[in-house]
Amino acid sequence: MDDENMHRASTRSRIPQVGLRELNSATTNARSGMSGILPPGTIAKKAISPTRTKSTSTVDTKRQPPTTRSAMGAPKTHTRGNSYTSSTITRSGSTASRPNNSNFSSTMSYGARPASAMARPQTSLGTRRLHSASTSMARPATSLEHHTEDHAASILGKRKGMPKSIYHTLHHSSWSITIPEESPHDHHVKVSRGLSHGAVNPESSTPPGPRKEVSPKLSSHTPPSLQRKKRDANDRFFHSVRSLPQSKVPIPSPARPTATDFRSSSKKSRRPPIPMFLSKDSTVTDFNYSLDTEWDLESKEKTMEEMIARVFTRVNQSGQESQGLKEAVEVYKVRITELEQSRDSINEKNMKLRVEMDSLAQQLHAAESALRDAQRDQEIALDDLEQRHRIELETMRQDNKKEMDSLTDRHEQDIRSLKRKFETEVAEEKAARVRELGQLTTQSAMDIQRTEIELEKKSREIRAAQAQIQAMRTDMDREMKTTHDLRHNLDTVNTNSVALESTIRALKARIEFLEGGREEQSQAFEHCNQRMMDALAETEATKEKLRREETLRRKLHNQVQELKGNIRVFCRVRPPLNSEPSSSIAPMQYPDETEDAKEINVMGPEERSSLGTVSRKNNTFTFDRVFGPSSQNTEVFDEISQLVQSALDGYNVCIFCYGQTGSGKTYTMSSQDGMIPLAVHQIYETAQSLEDKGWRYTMEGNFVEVYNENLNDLLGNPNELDRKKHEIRHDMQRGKTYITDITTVKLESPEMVETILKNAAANRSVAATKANERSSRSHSVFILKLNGENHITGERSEGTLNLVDLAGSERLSHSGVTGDRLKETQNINRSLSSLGDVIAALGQGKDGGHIPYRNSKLTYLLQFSLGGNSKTLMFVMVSPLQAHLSETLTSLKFATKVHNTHIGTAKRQARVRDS
Ligand SMILES: Nc1ncnc2c1ncn2[C@@H]1O[C@H](COP(=O)(O)OP(=O)(O)OP(=O)(O)O)[C@@H](O)[C@H]1O
Repeated sequence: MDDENMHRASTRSRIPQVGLRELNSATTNARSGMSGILPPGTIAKKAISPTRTKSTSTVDTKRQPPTTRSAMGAPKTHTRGNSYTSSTITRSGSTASRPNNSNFSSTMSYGARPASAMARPQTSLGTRRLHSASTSMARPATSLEHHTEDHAASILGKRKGMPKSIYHTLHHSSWSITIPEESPHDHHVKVSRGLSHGAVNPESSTPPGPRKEVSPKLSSHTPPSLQRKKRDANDRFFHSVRSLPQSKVPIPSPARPTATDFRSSSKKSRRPPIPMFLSKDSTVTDFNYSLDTEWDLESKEKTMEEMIARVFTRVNQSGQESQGLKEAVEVYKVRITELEQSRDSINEKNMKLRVEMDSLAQQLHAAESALRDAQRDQEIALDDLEQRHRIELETMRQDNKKEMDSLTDRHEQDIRSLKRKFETEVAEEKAARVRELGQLTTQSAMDIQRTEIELEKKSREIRAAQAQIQAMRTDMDREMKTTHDLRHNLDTVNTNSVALESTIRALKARIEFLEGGREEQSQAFEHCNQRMMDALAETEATKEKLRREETLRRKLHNQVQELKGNIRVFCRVRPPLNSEPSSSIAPMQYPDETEDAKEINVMGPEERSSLGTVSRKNNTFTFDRVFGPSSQNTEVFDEISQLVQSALDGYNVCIFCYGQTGSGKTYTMSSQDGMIPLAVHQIYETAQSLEDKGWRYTMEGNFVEVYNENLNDLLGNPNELDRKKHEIRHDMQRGKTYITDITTVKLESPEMVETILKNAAANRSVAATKANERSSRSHSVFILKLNGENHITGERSEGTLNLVDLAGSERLSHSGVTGDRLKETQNINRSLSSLGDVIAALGQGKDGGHIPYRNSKLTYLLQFSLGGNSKTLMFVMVSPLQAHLSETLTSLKFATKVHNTHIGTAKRQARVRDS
């Protein structure tokens, strides 16, 4: 093999795996063992280039002429077929140059690695490939194991004519030169160096058959002329060899390179040590070269024989050396066996590990796929769940929406029903509250009235207490003054005592003087006594005369009243109010205004005659007294005070006010200076003045109301108004009237009458409403019963003063009035008509004639105060307004009728004390 091919093989078959350098080196050593496995100490001599090793496979030279290229193609074929071999060969030198890289190499020394150790390096090719490679490849190590000497001998033995010694030498020196003779074209010269016994294993070599001996690279890149040239040279060489006699051609034993040379060569160059071996010993190259030259056969035979002789010599030497080598080989074999066992165990472990790894990988793969399946299943399940969840959500949403709609409807219905219920309840509550408010208002008004009454009472008590205090102060002042006066008098007395003592002394002297004229003094004393007795008799006669005169006065007073008429009519016109303009005032005249007026002229409404002339009728009315608008209550009372005195004298007196609503009836009767208070005051004053004349009076008052022909107690409980029934009872013998369950108030002071009037007014206002002014729709009667007793004369008197405020006398139309209002109207009209009827009946003056008192409650109540022994005064009240003119004329006409009525003589209700 030339350097070029060696280098080419080296470059093409470089072992790439650096990490497997250890085994590679071992492998390389094994390869190099072809030349490098030497006995210790002889390595340098045995070194031989493994590149010389040729495949033992034969090539048909006829079809493919033997050329240098084809000869070199065999290893190339191996190299191409199994790059492993080629690479190990190429690497051998470089590996050998680095023996220290491996302990094993160092231990075994260079080239000591047996061919069997050329196990497939631990590369990435994997165990299987290693195994296949080890089984399929022609490995020297394998051949080393399987080739025996017999086998080698059989090979060598095929060389006919070879002397046994030579054969033996060759056999033991591991060198062999095989010249095939089966085919003239098969010019392979096998010069091989087996490790032990020929080291050529044709079975392990490339399998027989046609082979492409030429390197494709060489064929493709080498110029055809050069290829042809080399083929010619090879042909010539093999031709000359064939022409040699059939004998072993001794090949001079090359001088073996020493290990040092090998190393140095490796260090200098990566080229294999072959050239060194060849150049040093001039063996193959020279031999080839010499073959190429034209030989002189005889001389050359000699030379050859010499060479063979040298070879034999060297073979003998080599035989000896080979013996040592065999021993070494045995050692190596053992070692290799151990290593192989170790390798096998490692391989087994590797195998196991790989199997475990594979199983783990499979498990991992299975787990991963299971995981992926599980993930996929989970995703599918999740999708399904999500889908179901979405559907359920949608269903729930729709259900909820339906439920919410139904709930909303129900809720709205509930709200509507609740609202209706609430409104009903609110309306009921409101009505109840309104009723309650009305009751509370009424109650509060009553409470206020009671409180006012209480306040009034308290204030009266306070005033009384203050008056008492004032009286006590006055008394105290008087006492103090008296004390002061007494002290002054004491001083005076003391002063006078001195004077008196002197006076006494003077009197004693005078007594002594008078004792001398006693008779004159006795006469003077009797004269004085007589005069005093005369004066006392005269005084008693005067008092008797006064009593007789009082009785006479009463008789005369009664006679005067009788002369005035038992029923009298006064007319009073109220003044216009501030709210009433003068234009609304009806023209009225008072002809006798300067003196006691008794006439009133009232211009009637305009009347249109048949001729169309408008005229107004002048109506003149004459009464017992006419009071104009400017008249005061006191003036009016002066005129009636004599009637009040009549009541004190034991007559029944009835004073009533008649007139339309707003004409001034209440003002005249019940105002602060009205007839009732003034009458009470007068009664008190008169009663007190009569005390000197022996009269003691008790006064009891009732205040009643006639409303709708029912009696109401205006001094009673206001809640019982219109509820409590009161009956009118008449004591016909005594001419007394009683009312059942009526409140009677003892008038112990003139101030009490104010309280009575206020209570009565309050009770009437409680019963009043806006649509029904109570004072206008009912008659009020203040009844004052006066009982007097004269403890001197034993006389008794029982008079009654009735002060009546009639309901409005205006003509009330029945049309358009219904219910309570109609009933009121009917009752008012009936009672007033009854009054007129009673007065008219009284005016007829028939004894025992029927007087229709019972036609109304009012006349029945006033039965003993109208006619008979009673004195009646009617005030006809007149409104000054033009609008009331018609009613005014009606009232005046009614009053005129009453005024024209003559009622019989009144009888005094007096009795002589039974004693
Ligand atoms: N002589 C008068 N001087 C001043 N004011 C008067 C006089 N007479 C009546 N009035 C006033 O005229 C108004 C109506 O009087 P009053 O209420 O007394 O009439 P009446 O006839 O009692 O009415 P009713 O029938 O409604 O009770 C009251 O405001 C009252 O003060």
